[in-house]
Amino acid sequence: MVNILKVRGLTKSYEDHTVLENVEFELKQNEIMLIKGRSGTGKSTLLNICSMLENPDAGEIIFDGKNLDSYDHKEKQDILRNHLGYIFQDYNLFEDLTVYDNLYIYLTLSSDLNKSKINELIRNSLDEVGLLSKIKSKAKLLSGGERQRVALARTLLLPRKLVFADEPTANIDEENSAKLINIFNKLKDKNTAIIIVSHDDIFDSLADKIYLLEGGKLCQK
Ligand SMILES: Nc1ncnc2c1ncn2[C@@H]1O[C@H](COP(=O)(O)OP(=O)(O)OP(=O)(O)O)[C@@H](O)[C@H]1O
Repeated sequence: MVNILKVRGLTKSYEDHTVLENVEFELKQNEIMLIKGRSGTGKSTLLNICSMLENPDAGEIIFDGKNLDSYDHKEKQDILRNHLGYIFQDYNLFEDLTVYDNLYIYLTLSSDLNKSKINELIRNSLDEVGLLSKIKSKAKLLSGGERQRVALARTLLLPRKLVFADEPTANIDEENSAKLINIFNKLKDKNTAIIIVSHDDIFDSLADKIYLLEGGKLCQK
């Protein structure tokens, strides 16, 4: 398997506080990486930098064999829209829209698919997360676990090379956490690499590698 992500010498400070210091790691297609660490050690910062939402002060990020610095703006947009997926603590749903419309908007923004293909993708991804019965429900009427599964369905709509999950079990119960593991395994089967930031030991057996972020340094456990 080839590397989907390679990070070299990543450094980030906020004012005089160094959050990341010479962080390095590699991630192969279909590998699952778990990042642990105490609160405030910079896990979200690392995730945001690797997912192109934030810039590092120094260091290299090589995505799919090419340095991110050598991608132009349009190519970066393409990676963000078509190759990366995000599962964040708040699920960024449009509360007054139905589950279907939440996914529909996302698909029309990120692809040029026709209506019947869109319908097929939405139904398939909702089926995969066990939420087809809620397709017409408004997002604001869903439980925490259901909301998270809509966010997951959004990630599953189109094939992704790399998915980022920041504390994905923070707001859900054990049963939904188990469902989440199942979905991560399905993503892995489809050759999607996943980086999970979590305090939850539930991901230990799922992860191919576990790292600890402490004092700005990332060390493999
Ligand atoms: N935009 C910012 N400006 C200034 N300081 C920031 C900014 N973002 C994060 N920080 C600081 O950087 C440090 C790392 O924050 P980060 O959110 O990455 O930690 P974390 O390990 O994800 O924490 P938690 O587990 O509590 O979510 C914290 O001290 C935080 O206050």
